[in-house]
Parts: sequence; C-alpha cells; structure tokens
Amino acid sequence: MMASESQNWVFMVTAQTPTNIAVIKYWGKRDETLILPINDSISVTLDPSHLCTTTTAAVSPAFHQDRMWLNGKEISLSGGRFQSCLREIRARACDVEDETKGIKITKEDWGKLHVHIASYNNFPTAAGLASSAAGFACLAYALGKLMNVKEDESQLSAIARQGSGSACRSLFGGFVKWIMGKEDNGSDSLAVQLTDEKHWDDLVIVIAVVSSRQKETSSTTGMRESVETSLLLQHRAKEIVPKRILQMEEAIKNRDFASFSQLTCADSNQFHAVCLDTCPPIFYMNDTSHRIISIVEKWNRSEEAPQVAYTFDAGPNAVLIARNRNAATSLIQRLLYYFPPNSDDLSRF
Ligand SMILES: Nc1ncnc2c1ncn2[C@@H]1O[C@H](COP(=O)(O)OP(=O)(O)OP(=O)(O)O)[C@@H](O)[C@H]1O
Ligand SMILES: C[C@@](O)(CCOP(=O)(O)OP(=O)(O)O)CC(=O)O
Repeated sequence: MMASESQNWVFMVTAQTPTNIAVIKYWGKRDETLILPINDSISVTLDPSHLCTTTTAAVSPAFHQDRMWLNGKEISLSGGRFQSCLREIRARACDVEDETKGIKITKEDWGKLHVHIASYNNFPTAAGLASSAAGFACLAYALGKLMNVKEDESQLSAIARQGSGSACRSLFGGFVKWIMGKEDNGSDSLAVQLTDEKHWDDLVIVIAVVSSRQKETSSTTGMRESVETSLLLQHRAKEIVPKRILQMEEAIKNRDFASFSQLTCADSNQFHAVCLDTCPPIFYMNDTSHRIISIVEKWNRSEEAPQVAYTFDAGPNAVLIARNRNAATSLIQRLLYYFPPNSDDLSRF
C-alpha cells in the first residue's frame, strides 16, 4: 500500500484563505443539500493578511477517524457539509509522493486513510463576518492540496460551496461572481473571478465590529425561513438581482464608485428588508448599525460624489468600502467621533 512501512509518519499541508463580503447578496437556496442559490451574487475578497482562516490538514496511518478542531476546540463532523467536502475531494485524490520522508500515498490509499484538521479564524466566528466562507474555502483548498487534486479554483469552488454557499467565492481574490447555475446536480454553480485584486486597488475596506457575539439566527436557518415565507425574496431573486448583477459588473469594470456604492448599499438594505419580510422577522442589524448607515448616507449626500459604501451581512457588523485612502481616513475619524472608544454615548449623533 504505502512505500513507507512505518505507521509513524504524518503528511500535512497548511493553507490560508481570506473571507469575502458580498456586495450583491446570496440569500436563499433552491437546493439545501447541494447548496444551490436562487440568484447570482458578487463579492469582494478581503486582503489575506486581515480577516482570514488558517487550516492545517494532516493524514497519517495512525489516525483512526476523521477529526477537526475549530479555534482549538474539537467539533463534530457528523453534519453533512464537512462530509460532502471531504467526499468530493477524496473522489478526486491523486498519488502523493514525498521522497524526503519516504512517503508514497496512492490514489486508492486515500479511501482508507483518515484526516485530522485544525482551523483557526483570526476574527469572530459565526458573528456575521462570513467565517463559514473563509472556513470552508480554506478546508476545500487545504484538503485539495493534501490529496493532490488537479482541479482548478472554479472546480474547487463548487466543492467549497457544498460546505457553505458563500465559501465558493473565497477561492479567488479581487471581485468574484458566484454563478447560480441551472443544472440540478449543481455542476454549473461555481465561482469565477471578475477582476483581480489589482484592478481596483484604491478601495479600502473598513470593518466596524459592532458586536462579536454569535448571532441568534444562522444564515442557513435565516435564508430557509425567508425562502418559505418572504414574497419580497421571490421578487428580489427574479426581478431585481439579475439586473443588479449586470449593473454591478459594469460598475466594477469601469471603477465607477458612484454606481458601485449605490448598488452595494441598496442591495444590503434590500437583503435586510427581506429579513424583515420573513415570518417571524429576522433582525440582524441593531441601533448602532442603523446609526452607521445614517452617518454614511448623510456624509455621502454632503459631498459631490459618494465617499463610502456600506454593507451588512447576517449580523450587526458594518463593512464599509471607502473610495480611497483619504475617504477611509475621514471615515475612521467620523466613526471615532460618533462612537468614542469605551463609551456607549451615541447621543451626539
Ligand atoms: N475555519 C472554519 N473551518 C470550518 N468551518 C468553519 C470555520 N469557521 C466557521 N465555520 C463554520 O461556519 C459556521 C458559522 O457560519 P455562519 O454562516 O453561521 O456565520 P458566519 O459565516 O460567520 O456569518 P455570515 O455568513 O452570516 O456572514 C460555524 O459554526 C462553523 O460550522
Ligand atoms: C448574508 C450572506 O453573508 C449569507 C451567507 O450565507 P452562508 O454562505 O453563510 O450560508 P450557507 O450557504 O447556508 O452556509 C450573504 C452572502 O455572503 O452572499
């Protein structure tokens, strides 16, 4: 089976993947198991040195079951999502040879070996900052490297998607589109890069962590309830998003910040309107989130051109995209003025 007779070897790889923030949101599935969305979405991938996941995947004949640790704590792998990613990667595994260690793992061996995975997020988990996106993208990438799969990033994205929908967009840098696809088996539901990270490098992303508490309604549960109860969601997916996707692609291509910011803010607000239109309603934003929106709206209106776009995922934390470094500096000064450190006093706003 293995060139190495010893049971003591461990072969491991480490990968790092940034999170991504949607500017046209994914909210709603047409297939819960395969994680197939009801609309296309577009995101921007953050700089890997900031919000990111680091995952080490290891294999050894000494491992007797697949195990995973998230932020230092062992987690259950009984859920289907981890198993789907692992199964899809195992099915594509190739021979691995490490001559220095005298290790040879054949394609067939992978079906019998178990993996241990340790993953760390350097930012709050399950707080609406897309930890599942960085997490499952990194998992698919690390397992792919470990098992020497030959798939390209788009094909890997379709595997990461089965861990968490938004994860498929984190396999690329820059602006990324998740094409919803039409096939029932999900083979055409994958991510493609629209532009790389250099295309629009004036943009500066500032994240205002309003709360790092774990949210009450997960994205998975929230979007299921929206699909079941919100008429606005159906209208959004059919009538609004297809047009917005085209407009957003154009705005990104032309580095047109006025259109980009208008579309980003409108889409975030519509996503939260869908949450309110869900029965029972879901409240992801809080008073501080609403105040941040008002500050940005007021500021943008007082300038000749918009300075900052805001977007909120399934939580109260604000993702603010400034048109350039000057706007980002001014934004941070404003945030510190309205929300002084160590003070709850928001009354000056
Ligand atoms: N590094 C990781 N590796 C594997 N799975 C992870 C990792 N980080 C988070 N997850 C999974 O993602 C879940 C959190 O996903 P959830 O969608 O609820 O929150 P979020 O991704 O932080 O926020 P949102 O997607 O709404 O912006 C965790 O409970 C865990 O199952
Ligand atoms: C609001 C969002 O961040 C929702 C992300 O939802 P998830 O990708 O976390 O959901 P699952 O596919 O059920 O794992 C919008 C987005 O990222 O497009």
